[in-house]
Amino acid sequence: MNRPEEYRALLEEGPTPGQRAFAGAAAVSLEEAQHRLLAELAPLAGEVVPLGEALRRHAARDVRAPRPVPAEPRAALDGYAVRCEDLGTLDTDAIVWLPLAGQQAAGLGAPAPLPPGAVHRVATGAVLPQGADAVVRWEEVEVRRTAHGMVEVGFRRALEAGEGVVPAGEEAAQGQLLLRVGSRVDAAAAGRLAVAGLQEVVVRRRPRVWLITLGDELLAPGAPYQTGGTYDSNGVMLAGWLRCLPVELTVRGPLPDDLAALTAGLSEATEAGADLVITSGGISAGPYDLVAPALEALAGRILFRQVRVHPGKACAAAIVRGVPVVAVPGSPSAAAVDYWVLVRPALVRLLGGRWEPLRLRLPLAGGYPRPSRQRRLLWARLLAGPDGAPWVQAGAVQRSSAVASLAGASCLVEVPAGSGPVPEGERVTTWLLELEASETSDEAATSGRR
Ligand SMILES: Nc1nc2c(c(=O)[nH]1)N[C@H]1C(S)=C(S)[C@@H](COP(=O)(O)OP(=O)(O)OC[C@H]3O[C@@H](n4cnc5c(N)ncnc54)[C@H](O)[C@@H]3O)O[C@H]1N2
Ligand code: MOO
Repeated sequence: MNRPEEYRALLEEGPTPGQRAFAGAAAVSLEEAQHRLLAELAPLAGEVVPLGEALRRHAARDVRAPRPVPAEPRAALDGYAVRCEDLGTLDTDAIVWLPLAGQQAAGLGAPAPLPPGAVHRVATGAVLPQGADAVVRWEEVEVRRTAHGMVEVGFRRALEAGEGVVPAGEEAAQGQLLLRVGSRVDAAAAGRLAVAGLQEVVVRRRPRVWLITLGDELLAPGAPYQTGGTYDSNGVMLAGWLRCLPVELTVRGPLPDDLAALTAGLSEATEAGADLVITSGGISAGPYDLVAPALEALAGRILFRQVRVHPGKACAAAIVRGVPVVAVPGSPSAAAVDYWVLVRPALVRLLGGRWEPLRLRLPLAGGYPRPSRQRRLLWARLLAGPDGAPWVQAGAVQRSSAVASLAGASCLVEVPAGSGPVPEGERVTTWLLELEASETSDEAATSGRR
């Protein structure tokens, strides 16, 4: 924490013309800001990785089943494989005895064909012998040994073809789409590829992300407290969210409010091949707010300079030497909103996915007490409402400087500009932050390319 003498003079002078211009710039809507930023980004190159390293990354190609899954019909039960026609139309009083002609455990290759009028003992997952068309569980049959030492199996009911059988190709036909380009590989998706015998997948490479926090007033977490100091919580919080994504993260800061230090930090990131740079702090209109002057000094192409949303208004994006830079505000809740509504969409795009949070209209538990001149986003959590259906509840502390209501929040609730207070139970648009609609539907994955 350090305020050099020369900055006292700066404070007396007030904002520079550049800062004034930046602060006075017309704010764009959140959707326009997202559009301008995403339009500059493209999915990164693909690379082949083992399934275990693909988690949370997005497929760079469609993946199709190299063979049917399962490749042959399999027994779904431990029991006996039979030809249904050999049992005819049994009723409960009758019993049909058929000789045991063989047995088949799982994993033992192709069994001998089932002779007509006989049965095979089979284990769950065993290949069904050719000729068999049903499997009955062993609990349902009787077994006896004849005078000649032969084993016979007694059936008391008829079976339908297909009963107790997993047909070949039930899970996937040969060539069926298992993973669509752009979809995220989670553990289940990786398992689905492994089931088809695949061991690797082509996913987008990890974005190289730089996070730079700024502010002379910032103290490293754990440092002794000094009056007026503020602990660098954004560094911890934003890095924490970034580390939940498959990125290569470099964290710098807190840097001093110094133009040379900031331009050096941004230059270092662009020279190191950053795919995205995030700065925190120094983006509003004060004399120490040097992000705009730094972007200017580096001949950055500004994409937008303020967003019509609160918290999170003081946010800008630029392309600096070909690298996208998103400047989020220092105020922690504002930085967090901009992370979720701007940085995260950008990252998902670089990762090769489509950012589209699931938006639901849900009743607001407890309401929201204030009118809102600006479009507002509130940190909120899902809960079971009085009717047992999902409701949403906004945290009590929504000021842009406070993080108290972020912990445990799973959604953002919208209060449209010029509305509020919101009464208890009124439906509000709720963005479920972690549930991206594009990633939720398996049917979408099988219905062809977009
Ligand atoms: N004259 C105007 N003043 C302000 C405006 C404006 O339009 N005109 N916008 C306000 C809004 S909105 C916000 S949000 C803040 C954002 O300011 P900055 O991005 O310039 O952020 P700082 O001034 O650097 O810091 C603001 C606040 O946050 C604390 N901070 C900063 N970095 C961190 C960090 N890494 N971890 C935790 N806390 C941090 C900092 O100490 C300040 O208290 O500007 C309004 N002003
Ligand atoms: O960016 Mo400021 O958050 O609107 O509070």
